[in-house]
Amino acid sequence: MALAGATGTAPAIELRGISKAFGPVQANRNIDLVVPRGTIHGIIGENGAGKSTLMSILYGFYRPDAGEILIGGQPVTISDSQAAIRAGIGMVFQHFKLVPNFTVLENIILGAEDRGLLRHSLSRARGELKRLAEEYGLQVDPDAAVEELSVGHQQRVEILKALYRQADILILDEPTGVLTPAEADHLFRILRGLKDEGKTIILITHKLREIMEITDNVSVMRRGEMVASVRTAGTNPTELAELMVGRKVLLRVEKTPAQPGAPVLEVRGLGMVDADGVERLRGIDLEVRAGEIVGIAGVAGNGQTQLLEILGGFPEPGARLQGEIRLNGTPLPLSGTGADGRARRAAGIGHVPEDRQVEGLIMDFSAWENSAFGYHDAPQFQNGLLMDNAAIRADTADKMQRFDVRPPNPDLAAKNFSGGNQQKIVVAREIERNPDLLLIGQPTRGVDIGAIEFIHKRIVALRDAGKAVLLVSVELDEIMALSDRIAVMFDGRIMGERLPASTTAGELGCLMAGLEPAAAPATSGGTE
Ligand SMILES: Nc1ncnc2c1ncn2[C@@H]1O[C@H](COP(=O)(O)OP(=O)(O)OP(=O)(O)O)[C@@H](O)[C@H]1O
Repeated sequence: MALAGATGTAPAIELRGISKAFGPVQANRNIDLVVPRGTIHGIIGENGAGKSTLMSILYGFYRPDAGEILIGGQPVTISDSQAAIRAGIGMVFQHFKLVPNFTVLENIILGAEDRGLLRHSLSRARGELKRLAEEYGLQVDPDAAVEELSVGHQQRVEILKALYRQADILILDEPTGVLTPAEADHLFRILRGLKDEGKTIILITHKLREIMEITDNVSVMRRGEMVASVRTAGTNPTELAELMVGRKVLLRVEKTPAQPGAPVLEVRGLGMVDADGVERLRGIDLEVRAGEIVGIAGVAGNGQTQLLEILGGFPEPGARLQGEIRLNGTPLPLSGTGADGRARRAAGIGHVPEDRQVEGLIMDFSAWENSAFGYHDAPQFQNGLLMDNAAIRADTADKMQRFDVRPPNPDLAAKNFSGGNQQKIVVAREIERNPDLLLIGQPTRGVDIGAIEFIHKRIVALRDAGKAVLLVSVELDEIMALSDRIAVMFDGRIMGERLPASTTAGELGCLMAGLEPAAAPATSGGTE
């Protein structure tokens, strides 16, 4: 089947026979890819399939072991990112590469000025930035410090930075993972606008909904190979999921009704003021019972992060706390030190933090070392007074097998696993301890469909074993699918609680925006 896009013109990008190995891992194997000009091209694949490696080759981060790159029909050698920029390629990374305390304008011209890419004086650069921002709906304040911007606005700065360098091809690596639904909608409008201007866009995502909504063509990678490239209009999510994983995948969570028992977690009047004097949590009352999954819905930044951190025993330094937390009826201290975190793990709280790279893993340490964090003093890991490294390694290898972490090598440093596989290492560590209460933040961020299915099943199995689960996710679909009860947070408060069967995404969306449903427009299908 021919791909969607202009015929008769050279493709914007053509890759021929690209291969790349990291030691024994063949990350890309003989990859061919054609991206027609003026199209949005999705790239999907399981964690570790080789998507980021392929894009890093295109952006000059890695040199391929073999293969050819053609841009606009011309063979090019992309030896570094400057060469990529000269070839008209811009990249927006999962983890932004901006200088936080520089302004937007400074970030945009940074690095362009000394390579002949600064096309204007500073004042004209400002004018150019304004023009680009207006043309593509990328409004940001040029004089704002980047660290003060929301994540969505920081992403706009990254896109503007690429456009300022006259990128014709824009690669976005999981751009919506960090965005609210409204920000994601806005991003898609921007991408459509860029396409209408003739730009070519490559979008790496795990979300098939996004693929179906915005792409013209989609290519599927599996275990380092390109297994299919199809027109989006000629496929569907089920077929794509099967192509990715090589087997049938359930695109929904199967679970029986909850049988809640005694309260495991009781939170009363929890308040928190951060070191800058900003009130982050206001009088939170919350209960999670044995055999129940309570989901916290909310737009990122409304206190969910602080709530999880406090419950896990790791509040921000300098935070002032008040209120009461009980685990199985026993009050927990609110002092907030690392020691509290360890004590809470010992008392039966498992914690998958929202940001795995900052809080969940030490990136330079091996998988087996990471796998023991917080639990190294468990009896099965002790050999007399020493840690039994061989036992930890063997335990890690076993978990890696069962959670399908790829590659299943306990000695590999955490930083050398793909994002989704890093997440599986953290989730395996916490779930496998069989905690009474599992705190789990953004469990499937950056995780592929097969692994989402697996992680969701494990969360439900923990619940069915009579454990309590507190789930925080910005993915409303995930909250709706997994939760037995949903609490919505806005501005540090719980706006209300709902049962998934008797609410709608519309009603939850209103609560997430701080609107009382009574004041909100009626939602179709609402039964209350
Ligand atoms: N610098 C590196 N050193 C060693 N191995 C690496 C390195 N970078 C990537 N790999 C390995 O190459 C394979 C492909 O990784 P890549 O990051 O390209 O996958 P991905 O498809 O982008 O995954 P994800 O969806 O999880 O981001 C993985 O097995 C990964 O562990």
